[in-house]
Amino acid sequence: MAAKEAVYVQDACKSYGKKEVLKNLRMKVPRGCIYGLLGPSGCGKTTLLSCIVGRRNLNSGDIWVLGGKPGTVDSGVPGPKVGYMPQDIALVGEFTVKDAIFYFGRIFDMPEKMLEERFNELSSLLDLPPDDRFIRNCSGGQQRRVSFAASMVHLPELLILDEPTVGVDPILRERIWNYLVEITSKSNMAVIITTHYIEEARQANLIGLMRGGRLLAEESPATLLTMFQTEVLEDVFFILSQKQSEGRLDDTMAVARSNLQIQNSNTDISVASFDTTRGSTDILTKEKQTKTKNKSGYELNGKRMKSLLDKNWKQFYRNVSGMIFILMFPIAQNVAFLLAVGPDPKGINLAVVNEESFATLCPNFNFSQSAVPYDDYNCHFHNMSCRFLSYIDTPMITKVRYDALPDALEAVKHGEVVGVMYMAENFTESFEARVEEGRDIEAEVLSFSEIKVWLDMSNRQIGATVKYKLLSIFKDFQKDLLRDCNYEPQMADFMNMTTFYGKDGDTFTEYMTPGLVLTIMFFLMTLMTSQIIVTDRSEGLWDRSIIAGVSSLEISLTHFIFQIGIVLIYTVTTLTITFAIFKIPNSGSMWIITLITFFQGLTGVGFGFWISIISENVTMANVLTTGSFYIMILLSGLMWPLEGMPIVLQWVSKCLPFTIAIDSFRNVMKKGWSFDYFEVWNGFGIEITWIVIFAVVNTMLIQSKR
Ligand SMILES: Nc1ncnc2c1ncn2[C@@H]1O[C@H](COP(=O)(O)OP(=O)(O)OP(=O)(O)O)[C@@H](O)[C@H]1O
Repeated sequence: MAAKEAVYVQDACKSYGKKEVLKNLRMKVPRGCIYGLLGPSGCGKTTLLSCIVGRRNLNSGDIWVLGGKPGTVDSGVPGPKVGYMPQDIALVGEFTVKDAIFYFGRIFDMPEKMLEERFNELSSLLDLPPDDRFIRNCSGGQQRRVSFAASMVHLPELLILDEPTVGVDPILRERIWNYLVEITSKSNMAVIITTHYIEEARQANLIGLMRGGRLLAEESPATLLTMFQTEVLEDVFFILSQKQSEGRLDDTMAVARSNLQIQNSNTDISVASFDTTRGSTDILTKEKQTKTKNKSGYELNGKRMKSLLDKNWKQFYRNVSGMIFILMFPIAQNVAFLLAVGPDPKGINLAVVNEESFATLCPNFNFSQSAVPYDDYNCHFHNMSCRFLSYIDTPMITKVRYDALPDALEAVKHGEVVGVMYMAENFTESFEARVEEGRDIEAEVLSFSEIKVWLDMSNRQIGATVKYKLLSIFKDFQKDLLRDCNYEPQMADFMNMTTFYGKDGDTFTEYMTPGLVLTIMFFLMTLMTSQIIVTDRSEGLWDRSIIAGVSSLEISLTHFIFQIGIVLIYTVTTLTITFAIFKIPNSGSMWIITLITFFQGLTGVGFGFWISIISENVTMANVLTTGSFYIMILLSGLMWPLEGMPIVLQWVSKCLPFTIAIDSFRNVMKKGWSFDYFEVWNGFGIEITWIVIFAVVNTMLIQSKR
């Protein structure tokens, strides 16, 4: 048995937090009727409509739409049985006029030929802008008309229009109304229309006057005018509003009804009213429908997905500046990292106070005469301070001459130099005594034989780098000296350290590469995904598409497919810059590295999706992305080894999407490991685990967010 009413609302209550928006509202919209829903701003019209189309749930009460409850499998709502024009434009700026209407037509599964015909019909009826004009270039009124056309391109059984005539000129407004009157009389289409222009609702068959979440009256316009003995609808609304505020609504309605009876008996002609018996409430149908299954939101339809993918693609390539940014981001970030992070610092000022040589920095020093063996054991030294200083001819350190130690120390205090190197007046002599006298040497002589260094370690990185450099210079100095004095240079190697993986001279850049590549990948994809989806949602297209019958899974999946394309582009760009252009050495399989990077991008997409679901707007999404970025970087072991963290934090860190993946990447890159090693697999394991977690959680969240 088919339900005869298009919409039936019974005792609907809806609150946002503590704010009651709908209060026991009742409403009946017969089929083939234009129903004007009138009321002041904020009275709950849009809330009621969004409950009717199934985008919001009531707290209590019932709604039946086309014989079923919104969201049930048989109701057809959301779906092609309903056409919904929201208050916001809810179209993609990168769509042309034709794209926008065809997008919905295809989602409604209209045959192409019929779609073309309907498009031409609506285009001339609504005086739409040229087919190929972008929505973003249309005026507000033009956008509204395109939105209107998109909502009714498929001639739905129920058309819901939220303020369609705002910004539309009076002639066009009349054309729209005439069209609605014509189409509802020819077909069984029901139209619910909200408007602020109360008088234009005279052409409606029924009017619902709404205030403070209730319907004050629901009658035909003629009946209302007779009941309240006035000629303008605005007066009716004004009287009812006033009486509602005074708590005398029921009395007023009783008087109004008696006016109607008197009028009818006087004229013996019934005032024109819409035949609401065309749609009596069929309780059986309602009960039958309540037993039907809810729509799952998990359906997949190839044609709808194609439309969604087409939309995503157009949004991408037609937004030229956005596209350039998207493509430039990984390039800029990688190049910035590879140029800025890791290379040895250069030109660090080190004060030298050399009291032994008049020419402190010894420009004309003769190296060959500085250590001359004269018997089997002994060596004669000459100008050793200059000999040592000649080893400091390195791009990292710039020697700055100071004549007096106090001046040099003062320079450290003022940050002019990073440290001071001091050699005493009798340095060489004391040095020789140190070698020859052994345990008999006096402490004072020993002190004169020292190269004294004071370092500013407040900048730990610079201080430690200079210290490491001076120690390695000293080792070279020692070995060469032993060789020149006919000793075995190996005597300097008390501890002989050989590297197993990597080389002693590997740059910091190489160490940072796995971490930087993966974190850049993760966060760029997070940012990109959350931006695109939050924008889509805040522009209203997401909701509108769902009301048109698209499932949330289809939207999520098509976004995901599209983001896979971006991840691929980013992976290729990032790895090409790192390994092909900047030639960072790689000892392992490029394929494995590519896969780790690609999967990391996908985890970023999942995280971005999650952020977009829990964020109300773009600002919140940005705050969440940037806020989480720093915490995750700190915990990832990128800045400091995990081994330095408290044990609990180490576990937290290991659970993050990229900590273990970074290790796997490094194992491949530096150690040349393949899939034979668990330590390569575990990176993939954590990435895939996160992808699955995000997929499940996000799908559930999208479903529950109504
Ligand atoms: N998501 C929400 N959270 C909290 N309050 C909301 C939310 N949506 C709407 N409201 C509030 O509910 C009330 C009814 O809003 P609604 O949009 O339904 O009114 P309306 O009659 O359609 O107004 P208008 O004619 O201006 O569009 C308003 O006070 C509004 O501020």
